[in-house]
Amino acid sequence: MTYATPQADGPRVVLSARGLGKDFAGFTAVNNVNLDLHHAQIHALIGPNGAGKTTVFNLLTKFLQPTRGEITLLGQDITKMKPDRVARMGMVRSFQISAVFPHLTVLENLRVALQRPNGLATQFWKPLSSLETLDPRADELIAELGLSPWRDRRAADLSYGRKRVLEIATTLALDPQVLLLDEPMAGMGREDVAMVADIIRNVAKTRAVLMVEHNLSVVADICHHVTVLQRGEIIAEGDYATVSQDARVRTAYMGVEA
Ligand SMILES: Nc1ncnc2c1ncn2[C@@H]1O[C@H](COP(=O)(O)OP(=O)(O)OP(=O)(O)O)[C@@H](O)[C@H]1O
Repeated sequence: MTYATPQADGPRVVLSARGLGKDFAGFTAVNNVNLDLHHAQIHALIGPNGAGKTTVFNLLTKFLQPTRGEITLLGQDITKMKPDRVARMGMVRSFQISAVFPHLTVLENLRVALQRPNGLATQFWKPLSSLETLDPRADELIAELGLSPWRDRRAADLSYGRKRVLEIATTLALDPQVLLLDEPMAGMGREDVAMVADIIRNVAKTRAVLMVEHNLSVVADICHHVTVLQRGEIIAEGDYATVSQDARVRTAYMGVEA
């Protein structure tokens, strides 16, 4: 398989994996995965159950050490780095950094999230009100994520979809260049899916987004690039229209005979 090299004037590559592989006790879960994430683009990782999507996620964010291959973030080799360092360098995943406290308001949740990159995390004895200096940035994030009407509501009182949006907002507190979302639409009704899809599209205007997603209409709707995995290997990539017509994808992933 050949992989297109981004053109010099094309979108900037922010995360790159080459020859990525992971073996578990002799079982090859991921093999020879090449991936480029581009600034301001949404990239989907899809494939049937057990295809290796979560393993690739864990390899990219350094929760798993690759058996083979290299990963570069913003031009720096991160293959051997620890996850917290990678997060500070600008790659965060949705569920790991986010901490939504149900009894705090949307604004208070963002204050808590914002104190981490500002080095205030150890000042746990200070009352939340002392974090008011963070409010301008918190309000920017609240507006960016369409949460302004819920700014002073407790997280517990938000709909399921808006809680997910608040989680995404807390990850953005670290100002990531690369955002990884693990099944952001899981368990949502149609209205929430449309709302969260809009939010992700908006968030990706200034960042690269990689999402594992089973909802293919969302993938078709918002993702610029799709990588299809099967048994740990890439079987197709391109835009959704291209991969959805690929004979191997139709057979392997969608259960349709080519
Ligand atoms: N820690 C582990 N030890 C052994 N095998 C593992 C481990 N983690 C994953 N695997 C195996 O690697 C393969 C890929 O799993 P992975 O969870 O990455 O797939 P997936 O595409 O995310 O699947 P799903 O859509 O069901 O979440 C599976 O066969 C799985 O059983």
